[in-house]
Amino acid sequence: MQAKIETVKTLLDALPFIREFRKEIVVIKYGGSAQTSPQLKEKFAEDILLMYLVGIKPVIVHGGGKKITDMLDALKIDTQFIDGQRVTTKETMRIVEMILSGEINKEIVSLLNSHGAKAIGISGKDAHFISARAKDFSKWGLTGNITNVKAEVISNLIKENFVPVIAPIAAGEEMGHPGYNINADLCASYVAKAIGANKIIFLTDTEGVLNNEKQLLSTLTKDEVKLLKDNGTIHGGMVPKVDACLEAIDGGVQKAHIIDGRLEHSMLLELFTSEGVGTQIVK
Ligand SMILES: Nc1ncnc2c1ncn2[C@@H]1O[C@H](COP(=O)(O)OP(=O)(O)O)[C@@H](O)[C@H]1O
Ligand SMILES: CC(=O)N[C@@H](CCC(=O)OP(=O)(O)O)C(=O)O
Repeated sequence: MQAKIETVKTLLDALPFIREFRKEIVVIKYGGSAQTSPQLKEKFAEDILLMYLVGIKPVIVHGGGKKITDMLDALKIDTQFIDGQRVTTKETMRIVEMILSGEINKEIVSLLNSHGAKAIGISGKDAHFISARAKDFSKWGLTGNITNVKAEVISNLIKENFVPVIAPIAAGEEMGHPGYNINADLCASYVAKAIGANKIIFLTDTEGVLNNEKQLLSTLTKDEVKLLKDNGTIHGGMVPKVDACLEAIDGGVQKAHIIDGRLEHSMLLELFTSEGVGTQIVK
């Protein structure tokens, strides 16, 4: 009996948070680094389903950088990153699309649907909903910067109770253009801004942003982020992530969090407990 009462208490503890977040849009960036084991993927799906069933509107933007690199390695195609963003040749773009839109997007959609959500997979090419232009073609090739997001495409899906699962690929302007490879963190923040999301959560493979002593920094301001980038404490894949957080909160998203996707149910800990987890970036 005591165990049953504890279960009810746990549910009641979550009540204020469910009340706060019900009907709010939460964008979740599901990084490739957090998509490692089948068990973690299951936990991710359970968390999304719980959010969905209590009335939160989850929108997922996924990455898959590690899988892209593995496939390029297997095909003996060299790849490099500049400032945390992949240099994308035409040949690389084919693999990027194959892995992101083809493999990973469909895998997440199937997983969520098998748990009972109404997930629908799209990339920025669908209904031309994300447009981009080359970041700097001579340096990064077909890596793009987002120029426009047609928010109504996602808003309509949310209204119909779908869970949009977005692959970070944008359409190019000209006919026959192969499209642009978009860093998934930045794609998530642009989507969050455009659809008026209340919160954005980045699931990755570290506890959050760490200092040089590997301690977690639980709250960071814009100025602190700049300092940590300038002195190299924040580097590599963490650079676009903190930039994306700042982009989102400057664009009206109330809260941006970087949390550990390796920790089971980290999203629920962030949403439904007062302590939260990971790093919160504030204005
Ligand atoms: N200050 C920092 N704190 C935590 N991680 C950092 C920091 N600077 C760089 N990183 C790196 O950023 C990585 C997360 O970025 P990335 O590998 O691109 O993840 P994802 O696939 O989730 O986007 C971490 O695994 C870590 O190696
Ligand atoms: C331009 C650019 O870097 N695009 C990324 C897109 C995938 C991604 O961002 O995946 P993660 O979130 O898992 O890192 C890439 O090609 O790896």
